[in-house]
Amino acid sequence: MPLSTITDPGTPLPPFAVSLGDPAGIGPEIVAKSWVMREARGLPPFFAVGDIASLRAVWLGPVEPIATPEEAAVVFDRALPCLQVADAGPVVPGTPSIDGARTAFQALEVAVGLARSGSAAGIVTAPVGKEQLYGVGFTHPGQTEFVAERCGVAPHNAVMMLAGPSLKVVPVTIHIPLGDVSSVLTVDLIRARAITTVKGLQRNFGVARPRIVVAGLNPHAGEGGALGREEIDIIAPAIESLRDEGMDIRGPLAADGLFHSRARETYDAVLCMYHDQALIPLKTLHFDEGVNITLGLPIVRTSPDHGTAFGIAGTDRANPGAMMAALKMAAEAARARLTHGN
Ligand SMILES: NC(=O)C1=CN([C@@H]2O[C@H](COP(=O)(O)OP(=O)(O)OC[C@H]3O[C@@H](n4cnc5c(N)ncnc54)[C@H](O)[C@@H]3O)[C@@H](O)[C@H]2O)C=CC1
Ligand SMILES: NCC(=O)COP(=O)(O)O
Repeated sequence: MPLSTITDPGTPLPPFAVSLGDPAGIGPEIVAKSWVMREARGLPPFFAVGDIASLRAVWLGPVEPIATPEEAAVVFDRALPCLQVADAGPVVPGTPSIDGARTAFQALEVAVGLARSGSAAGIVTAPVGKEQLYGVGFTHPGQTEFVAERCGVAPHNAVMMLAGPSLKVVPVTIHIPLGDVSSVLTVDLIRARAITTVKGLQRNFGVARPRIVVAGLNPHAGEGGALGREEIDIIAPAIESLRDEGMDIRGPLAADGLFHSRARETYDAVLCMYHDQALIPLKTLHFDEGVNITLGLPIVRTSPDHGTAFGIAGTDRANPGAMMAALKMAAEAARARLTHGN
């Protein structure tokens, strides 16, 4: 049953579409390992989208080709269902190729389409090699912006949130050079990220009144302007306007003191000014269970927090923890949306 037609929260969800990412990365391995752990971890039914050969290159377990998502529900108990897209050519784990990047691109496209049509309950995306994707005509900075565009959502309204058991962070600027951060930060961008974050916490996580903290950009949050003016000119005005509108939001606060355990108890999410300010604390605390969830979309999209790990692909050393957490979070978000609205 398509997700859009489900009104009873007790109805089983359709299976999730899991794009396998770069065939030469650890995506196929962590998807296969997650299937093995499906019962022990209470994972929702899912099917792989990609090249079946990339699974067979790293795994001897049962894989069954399927032609439609509906078949996945039947197959899932006995084998990992896989919806075949383009043949990636010879798959050599750890050695990315042009054909592999094309396959990753196509798998993402197909998975998004299935979620948009309601045939899949949402998408979970295994890691892609961004450099490789850029080489085959992928013009978006990352999967976040690509999925947003396919869903008709403007990039500034699609929010990348990294979520772990004790921390949720949002990078306001994402995949841009560090030297460009200051010029890209605006009051409007911070406001858009904060508004989508609050709505996303309500819809996907059931947090009734989210508490948001905003990090400063500069050391000591600018020290009254002595160490930089972005806090005074951009960040504080954005926060004040949102607080005037009723949001529970505070800052800008010095980023270096925001992530210790007592601080983490005082908020639901931190808005960070740039990629590493957000992702370093999250991955330090929760690397093997961190989930990248895109807020602001009409569909559910999650992903493990890590990348392709080409260096260990094919060696059976990939930890499937973050992929399993991404599957669980996708199911929880889809269920929460049935209660809290899309
Ligand atoms: N969501 C996505 O599609 C993402 C893709 N990437 C891409 O991944 C590629 C490699 O990026 P890196 O910065 O090297 O990050 P990475 O996360 O692939 O690897 C960083 C380190 O963590 C290890 N690692 C990663 N995942 C692991 C797992 N599940 N189990 C055990 N060890 C694991 C790797 O072996 C490496 O030592 C790049 O092309 C980048 O664009 C990076 C982050 C996210
Ligand atoms: N560092 C996070 C990351 O690269 C994830 O990007 P996306 O492909 O999910 O947009």
